Amino acid sequence: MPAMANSYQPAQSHESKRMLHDLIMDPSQYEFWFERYAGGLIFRIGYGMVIKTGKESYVRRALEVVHTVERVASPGAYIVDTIPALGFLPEFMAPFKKEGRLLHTLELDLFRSLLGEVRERMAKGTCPPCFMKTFLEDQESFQLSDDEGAYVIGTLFEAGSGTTASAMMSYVLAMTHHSEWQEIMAEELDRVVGDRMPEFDDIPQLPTIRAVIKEVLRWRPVTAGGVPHQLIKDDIYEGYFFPAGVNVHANQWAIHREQELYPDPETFNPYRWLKPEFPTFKEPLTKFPSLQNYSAFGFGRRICPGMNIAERSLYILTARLAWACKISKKKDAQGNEIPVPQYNYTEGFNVQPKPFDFSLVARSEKRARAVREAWEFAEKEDLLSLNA
Ligand code: HEM
Repeated sequence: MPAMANSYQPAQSHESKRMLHDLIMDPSQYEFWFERYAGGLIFRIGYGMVIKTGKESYVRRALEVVHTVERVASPGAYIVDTIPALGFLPEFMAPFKKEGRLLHTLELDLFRSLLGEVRERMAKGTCPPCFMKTFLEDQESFQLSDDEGAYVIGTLFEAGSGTTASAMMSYVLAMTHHSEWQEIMAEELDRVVGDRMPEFDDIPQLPTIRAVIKEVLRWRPVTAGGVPHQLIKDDIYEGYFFPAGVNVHANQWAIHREQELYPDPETFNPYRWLKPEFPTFKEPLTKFPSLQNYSAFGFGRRICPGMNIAERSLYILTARLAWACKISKKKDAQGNEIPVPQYNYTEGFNVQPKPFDFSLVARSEKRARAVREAWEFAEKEDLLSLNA
């Protein structure tokens, strides 16, 4: 895993302890806790800001922007996606243009105020290291205006919060259907880390954890329809001619179901990353399976630049969840399991499972206490909160 991303690990560890603590206290708010984790992380590393409740006005505005982007960027969301010539209509005849302009203003206002916030704290000498501070300290050499810099960092929130949260929601969904994998992970965790909470240093010794989350991303890819890329020159692929300007969607859903590479592709089976009889197996298991350059993060020059951060988040969240909790189907008043749909996802650019019932409890009272104590300690230690 590239070294630069190691510097974000303390923030990821901190936010994951907060997330775990609150998830055990109230599993029904799982979507909110996962989004707050992912959003809180970006606020920390992007702006040096601490998110406590997740209901702070900046966070609510940022999440609103994220959900809007996910909706409007969804291929086919507007008729102009299908008939591009409509893009030449003047705004009074094209309501999508007016909506786009208003949404852009909302987004830019938020990004500008976040930049302004960091600038103010820098002037007072109270801003901890963060991407925005790095940008502002050296703005001339980056050759970017305020708005450009505000966008570069603001879009990290858009790209990194819903995606990470969605992957973790799919993890919970997978565990309601395949709880046997929690026992396999628990065995590995108990053997490797025992009663202390897993840390980043343990990850190389936890191939099952990595395999499970990698399989979650294969089974339920976050950007299921892929992010479109436009050809900048004519191309021929397998005898088909594609002229410059054509939009190509790398359909992750289909790619992740390629029979030859992923035998029995509908089955959730992390063994495909762990056992030599599967075509996707790779050694050594201290390194593989890994999320580096995985198709779930896109392709080529535009591959997800947040992949290293996402990879670490998914590993530490999965390891700590599997170490601390047991997820299962919920039971109704008669003791019958409440069914959980295998596939009932939102539509859009990033997809996530629609709300579903499940039960989540600590694996033991000892583990619950360890989570509580870890969070209480982390909260006290958090020097950043002095600036909150
Ligand atoms: C599970 C988590 C994540 C998934 C599945 C994911 C997936 C993707 C995908 C598929 C793309 C499009 C790549 C392409 O065009 O081929 C992308 C782009 C991007 N991602 Fe991620 N991502 C995740 C987390 C993150 C995080 C945490 C960050 C930031 C900290 C981030 C920042 C970005 C940015 C800025 C782009 C746009 C890059 C460009 O167009 O040049 N992502 N991501």
